[in-house]
Amino acid sequence: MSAPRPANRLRAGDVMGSAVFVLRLAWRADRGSLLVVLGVQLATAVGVAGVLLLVRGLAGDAVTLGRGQAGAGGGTGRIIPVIAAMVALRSVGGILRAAATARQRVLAVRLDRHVTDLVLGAATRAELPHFEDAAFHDRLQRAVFASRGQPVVVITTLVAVAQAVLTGAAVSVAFLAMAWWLLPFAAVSALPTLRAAHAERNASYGLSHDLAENRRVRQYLERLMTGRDEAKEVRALGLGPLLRERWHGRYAEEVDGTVRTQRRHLRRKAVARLAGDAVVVAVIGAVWWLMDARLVDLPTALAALTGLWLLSTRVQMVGGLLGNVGDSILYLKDLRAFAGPSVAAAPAGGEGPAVFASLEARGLRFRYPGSAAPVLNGVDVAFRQGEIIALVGGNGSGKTTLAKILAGLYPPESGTLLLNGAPVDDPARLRETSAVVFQDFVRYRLPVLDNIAFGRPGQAADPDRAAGSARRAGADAFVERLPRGYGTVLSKEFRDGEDLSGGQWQRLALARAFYRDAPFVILDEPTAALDPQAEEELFGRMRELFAGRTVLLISHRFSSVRGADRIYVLDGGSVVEHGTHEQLMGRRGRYAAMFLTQAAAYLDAETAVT
Ligand SMILES: Nc1ncnc2c1ncn2[C@@H]1O[C@H](COP(=O)(O)OP(=O)(O)OP(=O)(O)O)[C@@H](O)[C@H]1O
Repeated sequence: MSAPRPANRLRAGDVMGSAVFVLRLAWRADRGSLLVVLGVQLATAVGVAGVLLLVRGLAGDAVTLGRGQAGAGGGTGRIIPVIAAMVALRSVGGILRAAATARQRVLAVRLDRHVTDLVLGAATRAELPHFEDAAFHDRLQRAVFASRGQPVVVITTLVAVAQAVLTGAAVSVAFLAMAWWLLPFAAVSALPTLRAAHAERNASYGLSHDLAENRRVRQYLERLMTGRDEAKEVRALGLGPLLRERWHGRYAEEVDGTVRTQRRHLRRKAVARLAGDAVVVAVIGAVWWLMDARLVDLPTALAALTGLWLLSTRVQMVGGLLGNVGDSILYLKDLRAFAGPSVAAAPAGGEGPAVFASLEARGLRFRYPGSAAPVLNGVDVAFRQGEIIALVGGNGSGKTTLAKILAGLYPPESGTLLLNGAPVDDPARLRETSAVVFQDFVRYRLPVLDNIAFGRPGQAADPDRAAGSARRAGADAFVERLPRGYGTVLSKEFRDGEDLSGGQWQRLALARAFYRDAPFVILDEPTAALDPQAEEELFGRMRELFAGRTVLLISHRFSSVRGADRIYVLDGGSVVEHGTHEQLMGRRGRYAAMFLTQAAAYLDAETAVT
């Protein structure tokens, strides 16, 4: 039984597959330019073969002239039109190549846009569980890198290879007419170069594959050192030098690997070059001998050697080009995998409030991809329209995880989710039904209006509706004080940008949830950054603010959850108690213990003040 091929080696089909893939991309991006560019390569190849035949004719005439056999209509009489034809071919070839270069640049820009769009499309469609997988991040990073110029590198290489191959083929055809017996020698002289190119491609591929995670770590370290959000803590801790040192360590691995591989490439290329050239020298010797033996005439020998020269330079060129595309092929492989069917589509959702009468989870079990232990072990919860339900529990008990499953972001490992009494077969239905304010919500460095209207991405932003949502979230006052109101960009990194306080950002996240206007609202620590007054106001008005909607409130502040219709207490991934505040206090269990601990801390503080 043969050993499986290591993951960091290219398969024979990868090169062809990537070539076909890039050609398909280029065809979709700009077929007109592609046809012009390839057409010019074909014309150039035919032109080179034509020149070769003309060289042979010219050499024949020169020999005839040299022997003083020129008649009135031969000799110089034929040389001039032949030279004129060669000059004309050269001029036309030059103009065509200039046209091809211009179209190739346009093709490069269009191809870039097309491929980047492909990657962004696949990345935004990827389901959340993909983001838990280190291999996915490697592929994503390489696909992002691939989208930045790699297809252009490959298409440029392909065009150059096409030109070299077509020229080689055209010269070979011309050869057939003149000195067919040289073709096998030309082919043999190509072998060492092509073998060296194959080895180089594999080595570059292997290196890029092995360094993928290293590069991601390095990029993360770069973000820590250059990011605005990280800047304050990195400075407060004086972390800069340590981070740079680690970055240097990571880079050293890449530099060492590159030096090692390039040394090996150089050795292989030198040997291949010497071997190929030795064959060419042997052929020249053989042709000389054949000429000496009068088996071949001088014009044919000259044209044949010119052709052999042309062929061998083309072969060297193809070898060099193919050797250099190892990395690009790796990236394109990932691009293909990334844009392929392995990334399931995640509909945007949020197109409008769906009907919501109830949501129930029965026997829910869940473990994060790649984790050994389950986070949720048979959770049963139920929500009915208009209820405010609280979820409490210690750190790591599984509250946020449960919220993410109820919001349709992760499929449960087992158990049943029932929406309006019917099993949920597509998590997208849950996403359409819910609005979530995460603990670590996103601060979009975009205008205020976008920060709110992103709640409903399927529709044009509605300023009145955004203002209404801001009012309900208590964000209207500070937004109106901003220099450009709802048009203010929320980042100092952009011109005329402003920044907000943590609590103000949190109110915008709440405004986004109001704007979404979904029937099931999940609030994960929605007041962590709010001042006590704002918190009190939000909880005091919760029923009014979310009238008719179902709210799942996750909070560590027991004063805010006591008014909920039902409270679930999560411990170690299981619901250990549930009921109203009064029922749970009466039970004197886990909830009562946590409530009393927190209340005692407040009472102690009160006593200390009085
Ligand atoms: N993306 C993840 N991959 C693997 N494990 C995770 C992931 N996110 C959370 N966990 C683990 O799942 C468990 C539950 O996490 P979860 O965030 O649901 O807890 P929580 O109850 O919301 O905690 P907290 O009160 O601290 O916010 C924790 O042990 C955590 O380590």
